[in-house]
Amino acid sequence: MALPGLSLPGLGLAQSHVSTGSNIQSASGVSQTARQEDLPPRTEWRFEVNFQQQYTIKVLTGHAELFGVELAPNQVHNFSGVKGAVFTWQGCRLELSGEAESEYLGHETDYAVEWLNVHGMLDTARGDAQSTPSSEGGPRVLVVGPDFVGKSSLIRSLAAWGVQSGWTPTIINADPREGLLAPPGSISAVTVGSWMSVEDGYGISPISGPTVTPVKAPLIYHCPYASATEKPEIYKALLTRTALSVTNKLEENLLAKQSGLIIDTPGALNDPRSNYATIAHIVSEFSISLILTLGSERLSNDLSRRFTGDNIPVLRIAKPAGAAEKDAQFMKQLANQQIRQYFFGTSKDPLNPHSHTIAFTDINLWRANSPSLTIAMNATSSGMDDSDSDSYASAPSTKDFDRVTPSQEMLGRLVAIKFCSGSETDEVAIRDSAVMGYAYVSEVDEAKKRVRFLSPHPQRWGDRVMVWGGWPEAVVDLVG
Ligand SMILES: Nc1ncnc2c1ncn2[C@@H]1O[C@H](COP(=O)(O)OP(=O)(O)OP(=O)(O)O)[C@@H](O)[C@H]1O
Repeated sequence: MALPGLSLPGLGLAQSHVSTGSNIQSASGVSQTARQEDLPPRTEWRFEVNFQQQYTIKVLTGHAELFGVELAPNQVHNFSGVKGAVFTWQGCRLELSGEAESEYLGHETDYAVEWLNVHGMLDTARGDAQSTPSSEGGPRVLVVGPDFVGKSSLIRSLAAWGVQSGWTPTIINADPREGLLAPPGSISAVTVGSWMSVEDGYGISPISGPTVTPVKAPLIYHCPYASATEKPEIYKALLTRTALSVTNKLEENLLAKQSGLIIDTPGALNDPRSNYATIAHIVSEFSISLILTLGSERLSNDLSRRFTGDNIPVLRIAKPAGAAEKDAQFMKQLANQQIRQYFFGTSKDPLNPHSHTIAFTDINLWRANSPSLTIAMNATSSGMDDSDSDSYASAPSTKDFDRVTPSQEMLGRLVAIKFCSGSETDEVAIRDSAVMGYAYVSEVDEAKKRVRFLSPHPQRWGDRVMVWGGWPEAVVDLVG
């Protein structure tokens, strides 16, 4: 069976597990020769590959998928900096090679059946929306839970299965720590209309330059904060903007409207002390019709009590046994990898970024202040002697945004190019403007008063407001 969701596979009892080849037990960082693994039905091959390792998986027989996306048979799939699992409904034989920090066969996969049932439920709701002309549209799903419980994996699976069933669901990433078709520091929304990729998930964004594979145009808002809770009011305002724009876009596209939307959230929203204020904000702004919780019984109970009166069902969904914590180092490397991909693409879809040198006087620059930015700026300036102090920016004020001149603290950071005109001075307008694209600050020349940016596009962006902030952190080695 190639397409999950079209029929539920039978209850495959765990079968004996056959391995062939050498070095079957993975030792951390040890290179392994190509070998084969037979996966019984409804099991998964879990692997953790760090950013220095290369790991490959090929499906020799049967069918297997990675978070809903089927692995093409007899094709080598490359992984680096990935924690994940290749799941099979009917059983398959894999060929594995390369290095992994860990790899093993997982039998606890009941979550997959539950996730597939959720897909079935969403499909039914989409069908209902299609057959009822007066309908408000397809399901509007919010996924919440603590960090690293499998929220993004669930959404990726639901998106992939939805696309395979002919729908075009809209996925909204409300977690600024990680990007979705955008670098970290973004809130983005994309209507997934083409098939997804095993290695790249949702693929590469067209705003990051011309690509070969089919692309999906994301809508992006700039959220340059290390956590959604750093600037909760701005975060909520950006979600309001996103909701407005997404709702308008769905009104223009009937199939997308019927397909509905799914929102991924950061674990930080799981906060009873705030009385789940941000979750309630999202529910209201996006007219959420279904809440899925993962990994916290308390959250599920609290939200049920809060939203059942509003007729919004809250379903507790199984967390995959293999869901793995991504520690601070892994998250930093993941952010760096996403930034690198934004400018340079992937080995399959390479991009050629362009250098632009612009005079200070031609740059309309704003800085988004936040506690994490203040900490980073203090750390940078404490390492400088007095003679350098001129080249450092003024300390952040108590305002959300300061108009600033370019400074050394921007080095290695991303700057959002906003759709609003460079002459804009209204902070709310600047905050609420969508992102046209991002540029990377590769040099700030104080003497000549000019900045060298790296951009995915050859054309200059014209007279636009540019904004930088505390997230993502500076990447020092993006350009050699
Ligand atoms: N069944 C599984 N087997 C192995 N790894 C898995 C499995 N499910 C998820 N993972 C991995 O576990 C990690 C955490 O999962 P995921 O990112 O989906 O969680 P999350 O709740 O969205 O986390 P975040 O807090 O970052 O949003 C990811 O690296 C994911 O690829």
